[in-house]
Amino acid sequence: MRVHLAQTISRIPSSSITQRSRLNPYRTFASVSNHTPTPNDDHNSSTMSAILNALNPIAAMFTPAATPKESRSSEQSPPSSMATSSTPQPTGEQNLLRLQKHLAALPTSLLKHMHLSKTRREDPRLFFQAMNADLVNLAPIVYTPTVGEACQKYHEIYQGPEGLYLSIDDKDNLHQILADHAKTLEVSPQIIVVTDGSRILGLGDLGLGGMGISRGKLNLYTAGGGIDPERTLAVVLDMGTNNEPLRADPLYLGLPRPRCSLEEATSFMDAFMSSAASAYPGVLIQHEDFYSEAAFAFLDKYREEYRMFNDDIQGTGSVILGGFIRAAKMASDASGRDPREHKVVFLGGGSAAVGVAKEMMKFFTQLGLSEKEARERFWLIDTKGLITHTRPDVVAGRLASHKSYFIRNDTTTEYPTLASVIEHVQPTALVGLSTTFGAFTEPCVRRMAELNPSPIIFPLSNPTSKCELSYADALEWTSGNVLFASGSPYDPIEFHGVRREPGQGNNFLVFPGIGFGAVICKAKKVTDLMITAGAMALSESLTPEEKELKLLYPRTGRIREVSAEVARGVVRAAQVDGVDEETRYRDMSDEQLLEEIKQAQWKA
Ligand SMILES: O=C([O-])CC(=O)C(=O)O
Ligand SMILES: [Mg+2]
Repeated sequence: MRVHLAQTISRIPSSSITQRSRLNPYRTFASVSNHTPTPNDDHNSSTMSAILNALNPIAAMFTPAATPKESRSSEQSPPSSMATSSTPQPTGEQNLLRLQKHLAALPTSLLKHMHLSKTRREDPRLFFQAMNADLVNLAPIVYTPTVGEACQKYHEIYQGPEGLYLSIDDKDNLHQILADHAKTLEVSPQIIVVTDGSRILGLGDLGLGGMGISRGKLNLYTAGGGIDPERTLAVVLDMGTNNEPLRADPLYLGLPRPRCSLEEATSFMDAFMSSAASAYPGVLIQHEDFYSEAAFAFLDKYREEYRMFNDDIQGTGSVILGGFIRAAKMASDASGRDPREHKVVFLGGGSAAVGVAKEMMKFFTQLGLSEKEARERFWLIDTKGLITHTRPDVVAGRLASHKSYFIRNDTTTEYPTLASVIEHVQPTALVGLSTTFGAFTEPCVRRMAELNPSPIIFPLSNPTSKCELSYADALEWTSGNVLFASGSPYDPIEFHGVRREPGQGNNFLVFPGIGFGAVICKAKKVTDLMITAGAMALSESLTPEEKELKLLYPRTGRIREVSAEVARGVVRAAQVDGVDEETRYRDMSDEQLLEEIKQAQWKA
């Protein structure tokens, strides 16, 4: 039987928030996971309202935004003694306006983030209406960069459960825990984002605070990709933390002990992957912010067996390939050089750097280079300098295995600094995934501008506090010639009388489309071609106006349309690879398929 896509994606009638609230999985966690944080009285003394009041007198004006009568859950209804015929019945529009007013009055991004989280837990529809009304300004608050600070302070700002908190101590019961949780849901999740909190953005090990990033990604899945929020599930796997100050903090909500070994983590992941796949049939599992070694190990281990992908390795790879395709063409047009001669220097040797470099190789192989030739277009610098075959740690066999693919064999000299590598390589492109603020120094950037009429410079580390180069400095030090994309957002700048818009090469431009595409065509697995197709679709998704302005990426405000185009590319690639278990899209024209996807996107 042909099930209409719109029905499979969004089964909740759009008018029924009452049902939504009753179904809200977040209300049921405590009963299914004995690890759901249960702060004691001391903890509670510093929850949202206390912090708000302490930090900010404006906060005192807050009472939760009232929900419209028809959308009030039974828990939220005022006691009948208070409900008189003159009890105010604000409209949805009034509630949205009130929320916007409250947000505008709050002085910091973190307070806005907290207020939005609270709103999402109480009234998801209102939250997503606000998101979609002003995505450009709210994405940086709900997501990167503010979500980084929210993860760092998760234990201080905790307001209640936002997903599943699973402890390694429950490993042997995991199957039962997830099966029980699934029984409480009317609709099964389509997308899980799971982290172990071991490497949150560029901020290191934040333990259970990693829940913030799982939630933040899923908010973008809904606002940007159109996944029904009821069908998303945020998960943090608590395996301890190596963050000592966090462990010692009396408010910390996770296991206050050192992180377990990779071996133990793998056995917990095995249990999680198999339990989740059986409890939530058809779910796509996005791995997020695992430390590099674990990230590669888990991707290798699970990618053939499960519908999963790693956002940092593959999502970031895809988004940067998409932007590089455009930047490389513009740079070659300016220099007159053959695009196959681009030379790319990477600062950083973690999972994202290696994932991005491997994905960017497709640019060169598509132009006819062999794999070996394509690999030779890349120079990776980690904390010890350029990775070469004669470097002492490499000779001693101590180089992390994921980096070994990019060892340079063509030099025996050591190049310990970025400046020395720039002199040696004379690159056309500089990519930063080092998590080192300001690492693209003025001399380095000026040298790039001397070497290239249009230098490609992508400082990608997140959040902004870890970014290698600001947009203002990039423009200034290259006399405005830079082809720029950063991971965290920068505002447009008036430069010599011209408004210049930076690119944001953040994986949120592709992960919602990759996930959505994989789910609707029921891909058996997420193949390399599906990831590359996401990049291609992204690079082609710019409007004529965006192209005219020479933007590298579509504007954030168009993320829903862009996600639909990415999803279409992903479905087509799944078909080419023959992994689409739902085959009915095969007969559709590209236009029909895009329309079908847009129709299926959930709307608040
Ligand atoms: O979350 C983001 O903004 C991008 C990302 O995956 C990371 O930095 O790990
Ligand atoms: Mg990430």
